[in-house]
Amino acid sequence: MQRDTLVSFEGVVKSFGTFVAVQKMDFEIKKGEFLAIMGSSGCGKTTTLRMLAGLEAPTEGTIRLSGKPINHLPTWQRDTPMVWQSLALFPFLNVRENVEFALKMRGVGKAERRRRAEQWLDRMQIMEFADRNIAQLSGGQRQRVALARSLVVEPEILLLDEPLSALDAALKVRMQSVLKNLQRETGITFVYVTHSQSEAFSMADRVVIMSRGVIEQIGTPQEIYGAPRTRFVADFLGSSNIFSGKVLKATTSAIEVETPDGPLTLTGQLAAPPRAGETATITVLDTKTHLSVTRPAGQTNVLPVRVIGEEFVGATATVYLETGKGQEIRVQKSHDELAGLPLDIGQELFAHWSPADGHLVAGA
Ligand SMILES: Nc1ncnc2c1ncn2[C@@H]1O[C@H](COP(=O)(O)OP(=O)(O)OP(=O)(O)O)[C@@H](O)[C@H]1O
Repeated sequence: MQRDTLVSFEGVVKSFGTFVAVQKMDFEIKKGEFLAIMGSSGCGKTTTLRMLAGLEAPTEGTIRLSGKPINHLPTWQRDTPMVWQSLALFPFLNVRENVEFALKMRGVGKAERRRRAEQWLDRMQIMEFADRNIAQLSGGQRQRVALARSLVVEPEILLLDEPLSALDAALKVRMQSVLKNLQRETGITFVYVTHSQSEAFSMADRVVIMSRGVIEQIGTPQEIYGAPRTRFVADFLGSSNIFSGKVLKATTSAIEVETPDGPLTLTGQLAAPPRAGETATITVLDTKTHLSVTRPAGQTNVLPVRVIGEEFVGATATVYLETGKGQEIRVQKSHDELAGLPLDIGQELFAHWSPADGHLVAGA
């Protein structure tokens, strides 16, 4: 275990009867980091968080907090408060009383409780609602109360399970920056479960991507986005074009793969290249895939494609294309970069990318 490790999962398994929700999980959470756990519905995100909160006990393996096993430590003896989407604020207490509640439970005196609660009400900009009932608050205001209520005890780690999913898009973005700033300023370790790639990638220092109870990849947003480790991750993020085929040639610096649309080449440092004849999958980011009207001369990785649609997302557009063999290709560019290209449905173009921009994923 490293010196800056706050939490470690060592061979952790969680089964419900015969169903294995989390399979042999090994990973560490560093002190003071913002870690997001993401993956599709049912992949085991919440179960992982609940084990850390003490709401579920692992079936196998050990969870340590600051080096000490906590598998069987009850929730109230851990320093791991949790914030949910449903918030679980007490409707019969006003805002101030909600924030003071955990301090009261810990036997903190009245004057000190009030002082500390007001500090957090102020920090979360909800002081003006201190005497209001919870029912009289908006979703965003409730979210701030829930955060203040968890943070007032100054925990070492805060667990957040989809805390923003009930908010509208604009408020979500605002709360993301509130959360990120709060985490930076307090240095409290945040573990944040979400479905949302934009939430995870905009706030987290590192992201864990799960599928069916297994960790597919852990890394910084840049690492995962630029080099998805598995086909699942590339598919899940949806920002890469993905090609599979039989390996024709492979060395530690280049491979050539025969796909239904013809051979594709990839160059780079390949620690463990696949063997000729094996199936390999290569990905290339949609931002690194280019389009031209005429076939670019002297280039590899050129595919004739047809436009099937276009989508505008703020400052960029995504062009959807298809090869003769039905392989979908996406190209993401700024409007300026696409200006001048004919993009009517059915238009024939050439998609191309540099062999150095391709990436080999693990497994087929
Ligand atoms: N108490 C339980 N008993 C039986 N099965 C459970 C229980 N809790 C969770 N599961 C199952 O374990 C799997 C993982 O559940 P979990 O809630 O961790 O998923 P998740 O990734 O958080 O999903 P979502 O994003 O939909 O909340 C699911 O298939 C779920 O049905």
